[in-house]
Amino acid sequence: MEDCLTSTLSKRTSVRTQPGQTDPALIRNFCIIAHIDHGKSTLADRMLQITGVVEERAMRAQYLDRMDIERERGITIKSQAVRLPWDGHVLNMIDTPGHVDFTYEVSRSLQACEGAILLVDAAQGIEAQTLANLYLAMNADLHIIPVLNKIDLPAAQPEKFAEELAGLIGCDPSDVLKVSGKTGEGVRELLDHVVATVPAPVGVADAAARALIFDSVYDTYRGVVTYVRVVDGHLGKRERILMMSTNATHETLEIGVISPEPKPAELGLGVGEVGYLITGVKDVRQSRVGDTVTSAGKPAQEMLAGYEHPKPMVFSGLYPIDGDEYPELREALDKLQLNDAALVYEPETSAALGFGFRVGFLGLLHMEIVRERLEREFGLSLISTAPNVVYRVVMEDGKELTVTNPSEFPTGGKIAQVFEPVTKSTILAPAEFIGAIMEICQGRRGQLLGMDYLSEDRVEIRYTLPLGEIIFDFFDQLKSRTRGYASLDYEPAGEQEADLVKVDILLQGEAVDAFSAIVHKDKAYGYGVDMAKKLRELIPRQQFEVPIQAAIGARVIARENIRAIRKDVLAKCYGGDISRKRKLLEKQKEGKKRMKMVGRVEVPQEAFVAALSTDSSADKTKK
Ligand SMILES: Nc1nc2c(ncn2[C@@H]2O[C@H](COP(=O)(O)OP(=O)(O)OP(=O)(O)O)[C@@H](O)[C@H]2O)c(=O)[nH]1
Repeated sequence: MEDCLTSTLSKRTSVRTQPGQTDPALIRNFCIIAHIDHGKSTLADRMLQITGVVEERAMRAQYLDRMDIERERGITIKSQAVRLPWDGHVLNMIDTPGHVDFTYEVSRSLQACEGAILLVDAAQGIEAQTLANLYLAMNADLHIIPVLNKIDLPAAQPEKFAEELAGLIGCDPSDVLKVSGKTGEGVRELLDHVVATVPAPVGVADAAARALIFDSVYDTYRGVVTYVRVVDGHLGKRERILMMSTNATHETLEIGVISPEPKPAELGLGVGEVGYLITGVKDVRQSRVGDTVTSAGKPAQEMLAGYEHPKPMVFSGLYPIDGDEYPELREALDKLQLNDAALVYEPETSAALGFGFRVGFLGLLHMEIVRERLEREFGLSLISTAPNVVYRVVMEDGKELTVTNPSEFPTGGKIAQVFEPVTKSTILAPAEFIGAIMEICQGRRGQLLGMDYLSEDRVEIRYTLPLGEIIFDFFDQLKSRTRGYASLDYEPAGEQEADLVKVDILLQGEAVDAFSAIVHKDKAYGYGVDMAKKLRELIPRQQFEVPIQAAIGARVIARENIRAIRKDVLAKCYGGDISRKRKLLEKQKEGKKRMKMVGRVEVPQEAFVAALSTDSSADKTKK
């Protein structure tokens, strides 16, 4: 099969059009959208190879996933745009991430395209993000090409799923293309199909320049690299450009296309073209995604429709295990933010954990990834507090509070209402699991919105679910109760009033802020009991008795006791060897440094880490 691939580097690909003078009629801008793991990156690899932009010996798997963490986890986090020559045409392919946390990346990419390849695993069929991404593409008015991937797998059922896919899109099953990103089968036909069916971009060549920023990334050496799609006019090198939303002007130091590495384009970029520009700015926020770039000399009058800035949905406190590393943590977050405009943070202090930051994320996977990057790329050891969502609290006197941290939750009886964010969640699974899925959703205060059969044995179940219920172990539960067959997608759907309370955990009567949580009234008791039990195991016995209590306001709902112990390190030292005694006492002091004092109670650092660790690793939340 490899031979077949090499031979496809055909004569047809030798026609290369220069950026800046490409006839828009010869341009096709498309993206690949799919559920996670359905094979987008692998298909993109084959396209790079077949069109000849990556030489055989330079080829590696997931070529466009450039971050180490993307390659290791086998997932795409950042979108990538690459220019492919094919049959006298210029194809701009945009690879997109599949995970629900990164939906905003997908919707951005869609606006730079006229067509979308909707890729579905021929052994799995339609999944939750297939639907979510299809709806996004339909909303963006894209031409949709339904494609079944992985037809080389023995378990593939192309006929069955072609019918399912055709039913969803409203086309004939014979219109569904069948490919294997692994072997390359059908990929040339797919590229031909893109040329034949995706509309060419339309724009006014002699109008004032307007280009949409669909991504911007920070590069240590070159500063911010901004990815744009030119809609009207032309952008050139050494041109003064204007960012229309901020009115900032910059000079383009370099402008070019990615194919597959950045290549400067002497003639600049014209109508319909997708490429990058570098202006020397150092902060991605100065090159805002969704903004319109125009020429400062001849500015456009109207901005292009942009996109909403992604809002953080999940918050968590991040603290360095070693308090001295606080400045390093601040610096690391500053650097990460240069590349991740969705990351927000502000300093916070915890009586138990010291100085740290409250950090906002798009979802749990985003949180895992940020934390992992901080630990790996910046060598930090961190404790993160349990994730929580954003609550709106209305007080009896009409005042409103936005609570992103349980410690800000007002205590006392003056609260009139508490609102929590809710999601519209879609679960796809084999029909035999309907009962189990409904049980889990009902147990988490879900409200059934509807249910549809996609085929005889696959259902789509829609629920309104509180976001706060999803961010814990919902996904793990769903996967284990459906033997891994269910897939989940959710989107924000406003807020609802809920009976929420703050549960505090007290050691010797003193609240430990790091363990406080906002939970539904019905679950408060369970949380309190679990946490008190966990801490009893984790905190070593002290020289006095330590009561552990869980409380809502002044009402104690659970209690455990750590019995007293007097550890006399000198007990085994008979005789009067003073230097030996001193040595033992020194050693004891050393050990105490790794303890945090909560009131009079010494809590080892590991107890915080263990008590706060949720078992939801990103790999589990991924599928
Ligand atoms: N047998 C077979 N396996 C494939 C094919 N395409 C992809 N795979 C495998 O499926 C897995 C997922 O492929 P990726 O290309 O990483 O999937 P993706 O959709 O890009 O995933 P995200 O970027 O995380 O959304 C990998 O293990 C691939 O090797 C195919 O055509 N045939």
